[in-house]
Order: sequence, then C-alpha cells, then structure tokens
Amino acid sequence: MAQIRIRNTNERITGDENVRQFLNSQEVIYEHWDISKLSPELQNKFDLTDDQKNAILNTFDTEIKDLVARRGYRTWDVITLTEATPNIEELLKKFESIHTHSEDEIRAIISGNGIFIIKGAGDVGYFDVELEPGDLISVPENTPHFFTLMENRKVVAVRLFVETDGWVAHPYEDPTFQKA
Ligand SMILES: CSCCC(=O)/C(O)=C/O
Ligand SMILES: [Fe+2]
Ligand code: NI
Repeated sequence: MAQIRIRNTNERITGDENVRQFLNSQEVIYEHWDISKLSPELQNKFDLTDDQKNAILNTFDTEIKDLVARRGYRTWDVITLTEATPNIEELLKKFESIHTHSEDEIRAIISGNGIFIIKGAGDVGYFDVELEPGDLISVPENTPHFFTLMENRKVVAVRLFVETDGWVAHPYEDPTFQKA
C-alpha cells in the first residue's frame, strides 16, 4: 500500500482510502494490481529475461487493456532497476532529475519499491509517493516529477505510455525545489 510524505510539512498520509483521496485530489490515479496472479518464480525477481518480461505483461494483460480502453495508452513495457542493471547510474541520473512527460503515464510496481516525487498543485509543494508491489499510479501529463529507488535499491515496474516512442521526458528546471 502506498504512503505519501508531503515534503513541505513532513506530514505522512497512510491508509488506502486516505492515500487515494489525496492522490486523486492531485489528479493522480491510485489503483492496485493483484501481484499474486504472477507465477511465484516471477515474484520478487529482478534479473528478468525478455520472455519473463513478456510473461509479466501477459499476466496483467486484462489490467493493461482496461487502462488502454479507459485512457488511451498505446505502448507499454517492463523496466527493472537494480545495482546489476547496465548503466544503472546513468538511468537513475535521468530518472532522478525533475522532468515532465507531455502525456499522462502509468507506473505499476511489480516487485521491489520506488518513490515518485511529484509537484503538487497550489502550495502543496512536492510530495513523495512511496510505492510497493501492487501499487499503480499515474504521472499526470506536464507535471514536474522525478523517481528514486528506496533503500533496497531495486524495482520492477510496468509502464504505460501514450507516446509510441515510450519514455520521452522533458527536463524541468524548478528553482523552488529544495532537495530534502
Ligand atoms: C520505475 S519507473 C522508471 C522511472 C520512470 O519511468 C519515470 O518516468 C520516472 O519519472
Ligand atoms: Fe517520469
Ligand atoms: Ni513530449
């Protein structure tokens, strides 16, 4: 279940309903996938072959197609980030820089954990969405955000894009951002 930390106040929001209410107020979708649908050998597995990544997408094909029908995504992938990922430092440098996407995107956590830091509306400021397996959020179009790993430094996520080129990011300079 996701948890929220509002950086300006250090307030934490927990509990599915409270988290959903807050995220929806920020136009961020918050849903759940049932990770137990995955065959046991694919759960908590981070060194995935292409076939295993396809098996994950096949397992959640109904959920993916439902999101496609609802929100028009046109392409999707599985990303795995661990210390063993080639170019992990380069990848993290990209993901940890504030950026926007010109479209709404989906991130569903399959294994491991990750934090999306999203710029909230009005005076909310940046808030952390700490995610665990089964948590799904959207990253609203043109919303400044970045991503970082948690202490376990590993995550597997399904990503859905409208952009047929997949992950296309636009750097966003934010002088108001305080690294905390
Ligand atoms: C765990 S998803 C990898 C990060 C990503 O796709 C993104 O857009 C971060 O902002
Ligand atoms: Fe992003
Ligand atoms: Ni774009």
